[in-house]
Amino acid sequence: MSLLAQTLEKITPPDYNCEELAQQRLDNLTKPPGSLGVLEDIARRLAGMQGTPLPRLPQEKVSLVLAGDHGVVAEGVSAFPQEVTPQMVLNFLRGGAAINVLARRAGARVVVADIGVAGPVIAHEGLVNCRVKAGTDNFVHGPAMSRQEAVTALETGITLLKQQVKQRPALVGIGEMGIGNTTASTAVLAAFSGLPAEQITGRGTGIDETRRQHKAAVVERALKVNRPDARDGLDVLAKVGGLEIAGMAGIILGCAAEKIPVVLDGFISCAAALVARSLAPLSAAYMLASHRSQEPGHAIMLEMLGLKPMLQMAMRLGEGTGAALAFPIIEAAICIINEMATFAEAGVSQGE
Ligand SMILES: Cc1cc2ncn([C@H]3O[C@H](COP(=O)(O)O)[C@@H](O)[C@H]3O)c2cc1C
Ligand SMILES: O=C(O)c1cccnc1
Repeated sequence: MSLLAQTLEKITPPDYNCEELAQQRLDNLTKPPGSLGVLEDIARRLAGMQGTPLPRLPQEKVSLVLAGDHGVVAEGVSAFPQEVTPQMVLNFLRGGAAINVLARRAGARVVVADIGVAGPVIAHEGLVNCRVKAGTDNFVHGPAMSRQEAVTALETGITLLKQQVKQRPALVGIGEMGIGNTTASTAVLAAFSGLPAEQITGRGTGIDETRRQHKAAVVERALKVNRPDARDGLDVLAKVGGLEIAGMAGIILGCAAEKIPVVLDGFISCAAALVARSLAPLSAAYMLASHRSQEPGHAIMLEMLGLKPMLQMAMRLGEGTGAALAFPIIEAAICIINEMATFAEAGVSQGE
């Protein structure tokens, strides 16, 4: 059996009994029931994912950042040129990007992988070279990649997770770098949701209104030319997705199979989450939404995934920055359920 098929087969629901026991404990802690809001939701869901009523702090926190390029940049859909992708990869490896700063703060390791950069990337000992293809093809003329390339990129993500995350419990954040990838993510969302591109196309790295309308027209053209089948996640991914989107979807599926909570980032990581959910609906049970980005389609994606974002910081960067910011919040939720006293322990009177 293929690695993808094996991984899909291994995904089972979280332990709902452990979730129930966690909820009972949360309701007995010295606070009005539910008063810690989303922190309680996180603690309960982690109990289910880890399969224990008292979830444990992660032994290992990793931000997996995948880089890939997009043929569709030839249509003039980004404010920045394609060379920025490999330049930022080097910046990640040297520790100078936003994700490096936020991951360091959170005590997480950053892993940088080239799954599909178009040009050469300067050799660096820290770089994971797992390039499937030197950037996608321009999807206004035909599919971004073949179905086989999409499967290979998904499996590359699964393998990366297995190689890089060895300890348990673990916490994984996903991030990406790829000029043009908000266009691919918009096309993925349009394909799955059926919504008009005009409604869900945003400014990405900061294009003006005229260019945004052009970007929406490019997405519409891509859908007309490729006709992705919304019921077939692999078809959507291959026709209008991207290599880093595929890799992130693979990481999500790998996390669900291993029962590791996977923290989503912004718009692009959620395009990957939609692909993962389409291939394995149960994978959504292992996703945590860190923040809601400024991209207009992001809120729609979160709604489709049934996830509530922890933060709204007016961020629109990607790289896994929102996910890294959420790590300390998730750890705080674990400490709450483990360390707070119950009403009985503290001798505090309970309400009615
Ligand atoms: C210097 C720089 C650093 C970034 N880090 C993430 N992105 C973000 O912007 C890109 C997507 O936007 P668009 O679709 O408009 O090209 C992705 O690389 C994403 O990760 C960056 C973009 C730039 C320019
Ligand atoms: O939401 C994101 O992750 C995002 C938005 C714009 C550009 N890059 C990433």
